[in-house]
Amino acid sequence: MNTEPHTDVPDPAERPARLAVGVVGAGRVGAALGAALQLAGHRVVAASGISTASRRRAEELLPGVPLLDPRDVAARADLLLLTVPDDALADLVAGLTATGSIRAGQLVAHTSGRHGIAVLEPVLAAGALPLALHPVMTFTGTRVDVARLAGCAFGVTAPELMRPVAEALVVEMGGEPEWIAEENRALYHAALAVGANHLVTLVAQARELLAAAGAQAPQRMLGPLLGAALDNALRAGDAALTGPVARGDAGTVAAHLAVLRRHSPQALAAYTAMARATADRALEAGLLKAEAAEALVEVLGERPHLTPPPVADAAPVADAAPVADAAPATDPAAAATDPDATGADPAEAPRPLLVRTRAQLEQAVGAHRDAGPLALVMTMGALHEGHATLVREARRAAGPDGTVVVSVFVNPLQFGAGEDLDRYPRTLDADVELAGRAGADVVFAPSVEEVYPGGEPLVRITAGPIGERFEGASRPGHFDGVLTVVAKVINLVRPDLAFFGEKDAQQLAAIRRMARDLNLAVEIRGVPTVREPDGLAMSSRNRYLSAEERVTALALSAALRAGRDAAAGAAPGQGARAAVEAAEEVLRRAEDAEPPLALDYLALIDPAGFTPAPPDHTGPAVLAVAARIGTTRLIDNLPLELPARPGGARGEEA
Ligand SMILES: Nc1ncnc2c1ncn2[C@@H]1O[C@H](COP(=O)(O)OP(=O)(O)OP(=O)(O)O)[C@@H](O)[C@H]1O
Ligand SMILES: CC(C)(CO)[C@@H](O)C(=O)[O-]
Ligand code: BAL
Repeated sequence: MNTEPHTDVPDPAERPARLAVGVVGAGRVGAALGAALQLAGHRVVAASGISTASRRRAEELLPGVPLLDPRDVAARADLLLLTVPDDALADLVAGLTATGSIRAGQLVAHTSGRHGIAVLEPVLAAGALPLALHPVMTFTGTRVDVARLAGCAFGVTAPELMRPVAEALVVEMGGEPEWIAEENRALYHAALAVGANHLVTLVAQARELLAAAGAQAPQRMLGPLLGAALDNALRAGDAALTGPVARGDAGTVAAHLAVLRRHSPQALAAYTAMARATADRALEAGLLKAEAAEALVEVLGERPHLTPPPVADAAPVADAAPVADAAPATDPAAAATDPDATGADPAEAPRPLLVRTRAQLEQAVGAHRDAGPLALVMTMGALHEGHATLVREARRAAGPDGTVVVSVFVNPLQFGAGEDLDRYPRTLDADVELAGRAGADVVFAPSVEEVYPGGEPLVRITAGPIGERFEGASRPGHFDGVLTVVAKVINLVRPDLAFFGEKDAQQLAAIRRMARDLNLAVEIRGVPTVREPDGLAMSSRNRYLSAEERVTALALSAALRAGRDAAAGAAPGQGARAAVEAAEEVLRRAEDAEPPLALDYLALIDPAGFTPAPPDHTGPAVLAVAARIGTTRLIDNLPLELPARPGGARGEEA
């Protein structure tokens, strides 16, 4: 490097108009520019600076220059350099002009990047001549800085008449003037921050991640690579881009996100933002095909996850939290956002990783298998607060080191002919958002072809007698389809824990039996039914209901509540019969309502084998109902404890 700058500068004595220079703020920039002006033949007559570091710098770069109060520096200077931090500049200018330290004809230059000359308005009013001279360089506070000014660009803003003077001063310091219009100053400065300051952070993150990966000499690895990348980028622009984003390698990007999520949430945010920007540019530059870009967008998500959750009209309630029949509306936003209540912090929740294939799933989950528990929540999408509760339970159980996978798959195998497979709501974007807020790390949303390559499976799991009663009688083959897909997804994710809702009580019973009978290495956990405050069990199918149908649908939960209350007040051993009769009474009325309810079944069930409970049944029971309102089929149930003596019902709410 050339450490002897300005050797072509003529002897100062031969040049006219040498200036007395004062430097206010002998920081790194002030000391370097003062020294450069001195080399150009000007005289630095005074400087100000009170910290030990600025005194040391002044001694090294401006030897013999007296350190004075800023007003005295101004008084001695023809050219006053203001080299203080951006935010201190306006106050300094106001102070100097208010004390009469600025005089007509004096040159007053600042070195801020962000500001043009508007900030020097009081100086202009005092008759002085404002200049903005910003060296596009990073300074160390040593002699090296002076050498670096040779060939360094300066962002220059000045009144048009002063432009030749400003540019001449820059040239004398060895720099190259670049004219920046007053209104573009902030943009100019933002551009430099993006390029230089963010680069420092990116390099620091790269070093830390390499060290975490076990590299012994991260700097040595990065030096040649980053040097070549910088060189290529400056010469070729976007065409210099290489790496997985440019190749559209979504699987690799997904794997990167997964490890960063674990190792460095800070680097994850930066990586995601930069990868999105990189994908956009690669697409625009024609380096990336549209389909590949789409796969990347799915993996990266379109935007960060910072919006608050949608607020339901009224607060949901869970069966496990008994409430009065007309549930008081608690604050739904608080219920949905309280981190203690949810086990996840929605405001900070990063968008979960969306994976579409088995290979992507394995890449996303594989690395974390040993880090902590792996918890699975299976859904058919169109997620609501009931699903969110399952995900929160999964997050709580998995803990901060564990991983929560939510599957979203509308499984054709469990729909009968004439059922609602085609119109089942599909809302993947919103599902990914909701799953993320509830604490999911990964959302697995495979296509039908991905789950059933080559068509429906020849070999399936059969639910046995459990699959033939109640729901199974109304929907033949339904539980075989459910168990087959549940087994498949459990085999793909290989979770330690899997969460299912008690709302689908027969499904939960069948899955528990499958896990037990087939020795699946997974713990099945049930989660109580989450309800609207008026008692309606939350269900994706509720969105099919018109306002009138929804009123009729309330009969399901009302009937269950009536059954529970009747059981609680019945004579010993009479609870089962009383529960069924009371529930039937409510349902009969709903059959006469407009629109009417069409009852499919009402049953009291012995949960041990999910068999019909006899009329004198005591102990645990499930009161279950299924009915059609219009074209919508809904199910609901309430767990009961039928005591041998009155007054001991479990008190769950419907
Ligand atoms: N209100 C709820 N409370 C608790 N868990 C629920 C609730 N609704 C659904 N779940 C559970 O969420 C999981 C996924 O269910 P699914 O995606 O079928 O939702 P759903 O709302 O039950 O839809 P559908 O209307 O099709 O029955 C299941 O384990 C289910 O029992
Ligand atoms: C368990 C399940 C996701 C299997 O498709 C489904 O039956 C459901 O959503 O309850
Ligand atoms: N919620 C159970 C899945 C189904 O109804 O198909």
